[in-house]
Amino acid sequence: MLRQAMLAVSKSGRAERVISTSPLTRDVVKRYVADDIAAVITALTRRGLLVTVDHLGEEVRDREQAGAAVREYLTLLGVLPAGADVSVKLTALGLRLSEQLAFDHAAAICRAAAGRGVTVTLDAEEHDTIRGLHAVHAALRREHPDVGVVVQAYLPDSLERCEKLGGARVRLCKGAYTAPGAYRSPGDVDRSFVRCLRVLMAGTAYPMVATHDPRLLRIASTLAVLDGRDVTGFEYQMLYGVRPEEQARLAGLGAQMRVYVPYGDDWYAYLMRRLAERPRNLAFFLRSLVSRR
Ligand SMILES: Cc1cc2nc3c(=O)[nH]c(=O)nc-3n(C[C@H](O)[C@H](O)[C@H](O)COP(=O)(O)OP(=O)(O)OC[C@H]3O[C@@H](n4cnc5c(N)ncnc54)[C@H](O)[C@@H]3O)c2cc1C
Repeated sequence: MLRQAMLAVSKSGRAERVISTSPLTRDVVKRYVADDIAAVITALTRRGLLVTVDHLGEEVRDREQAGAAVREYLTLLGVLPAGADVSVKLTALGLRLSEQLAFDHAAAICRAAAGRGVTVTLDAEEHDTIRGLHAVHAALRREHPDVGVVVQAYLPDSLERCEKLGGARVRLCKGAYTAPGAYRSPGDVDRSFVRCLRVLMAGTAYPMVATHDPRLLRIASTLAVLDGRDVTGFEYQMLYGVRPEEQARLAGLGAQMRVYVPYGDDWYAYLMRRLAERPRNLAFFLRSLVSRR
């Protein structure tokens, strides 16, 4: 219930105006969103963590905004070390306007990224963009076989998706939105996550295990051993600001641990999705607002 309410708030322009203009939210935003992206990347890299960087923004309404998002990614590539990844939302590149436009923009980013030894991963968004996401991903893979894509375990066809993604870089996550027909109970989502993980680990894909869930992390590491994958055969991914000690612990054990680092002014919808995931985060957010008064 609370999750649904928070996701509704994430789409409310009125709530966005109130929350994003309040100076009291700044500290909370800083916890989940990099304020100085170059400094954050340097600090994480020094601690042996890999990064995937997301320029915040989604659902652009015109070609000018979509073009601006591409230019931002091209600038970002200038500060990324080789081995980094960029996470891209196709709706920020114009998917709602035209699939071809989103493809052309994503292809431009992939070309520039390849020149810098950086990979690109396409985030998964609202359910009505998933067909377009996989169409663009399949088309991009012809020129850029290492372009990654996200599968959301809450979608009942996620297992089928994983089966079709042999050889691809696949980030598996639970899913941060809502979708008609999606698994809703945490148990169903977790079971779907594990079914997908089994297929990815046993197959030819490169699994990117995106979760903070201790049980799923243990299952992932066990499956990797059973399927004969060494530490270079898969990676863990977690969000900037979430379980940083666990991120450091896994990196310290020699695992590939990649941190998803968002930056930019358009943080509102991203932050609301993080608060929706964890009531304790919401309590932290509300407390920080109250304590500054
Ligand atoms: C790298 C990355 C990329 C992602 N990309 C996408 C995407 O493209 N599309 C999409 O829809 N979603 C994406 N997500 C979000 C994802 O779908 C989930 O909404 C989000 O990760 C929360 O799910 P969870 O697996 O961490 O488990 P949850 O069900 O949120 O949490 C499970 C358990 O993890 C632990 N935990 C979680 N958060 C914390 C915390 N803050 N502190 C301490 N323990 C905690 C707790 O033990 C908790 O019970 C991404 C997530 C990650 C990590």
